[in-house]
Amino acid sequence: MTTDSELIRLDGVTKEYGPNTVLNDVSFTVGRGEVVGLLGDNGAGKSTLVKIMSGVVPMTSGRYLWEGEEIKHVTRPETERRGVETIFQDSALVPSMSITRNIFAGREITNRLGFMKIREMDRITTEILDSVVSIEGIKSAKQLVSSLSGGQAQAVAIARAVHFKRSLLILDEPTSALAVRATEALLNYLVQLKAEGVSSVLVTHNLHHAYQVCDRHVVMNHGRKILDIRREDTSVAELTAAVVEGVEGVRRFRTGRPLAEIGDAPGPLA
Ligand SMILES: Nc1ncnc2c1ncn2[C@@H]1O[C@H](COP(=O)(O)OP(=O)(O)OP(=O)(O)O)[C@@H](O)[C@H]1O
Repeated sequence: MTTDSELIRLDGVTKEYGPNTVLNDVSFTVGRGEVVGLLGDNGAGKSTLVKIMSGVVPMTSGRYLWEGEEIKHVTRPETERRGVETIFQDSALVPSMSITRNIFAGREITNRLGFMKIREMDRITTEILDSVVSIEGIKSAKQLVSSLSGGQAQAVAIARAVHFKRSLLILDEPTSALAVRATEALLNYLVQLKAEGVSSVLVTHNLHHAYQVCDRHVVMNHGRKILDIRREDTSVAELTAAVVEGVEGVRRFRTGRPLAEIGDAPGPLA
């Protein structure tokens, strides 16, 4: 069932790579203006789910609905057209171009004759860099991306995505290479975007960051969804148990008793 406030819904998604099932009947929704944490241990299937959501890899089976309408052929151009912006672990910037050119790639500001208004783009880039993620150590918007550290480059990609305010921002481990101040700025920005109705999916191993900003948490374990829970109904301790110990951790946490005393764990908990 879909609701009016639902932006995206993946229904019963399965992904197989050869004989390996890396996503097994996963359903995942994001509401309008909702920030959802996508959590789980290494290899749980988070990045695969993100790639399916952004149209980078096709699902083996399942359905993809956008505002209640099913999209049959989910491609990157299709999701981009609908306003999905994804920051992958290795942010897709062009090293040989300036920060400004990367920020405006494909959305250049031009005059009537089609020439790029570089000074205006540099000015806006400087504002974006100052306001969005306060990136330490960047001297100028004209600087080449090849001269930036990994964390700085990632922050530029994030700045670009948040500036163009898309309908769904997917961040795959965005804070892993960011300094403390830039991380705080990014998390605050997600909350600001939410107030403007922009939805986000935050993939992270840092459960404190997730708990700080996400309205809902989805925990993956070995390709299955094992927990889908609103922030007010959970805690960092429970999320930690779910990520580290899987479904047994959640059951133990909820009952406070060892698994042996409460019997076998059923399917996904919600
Ligand atoms: N292109 C691929 N071909 C085969 N197997 C793959 C491919 N991409 C991912 N996998 C496998 O799918 C599983 C899930 O990987 P995925 O990257 O989605 O996990 P993750 O939860 O994002 O992990 P991490 O936190 O380490 O990034 C892993 O076992 C991985 O080896």
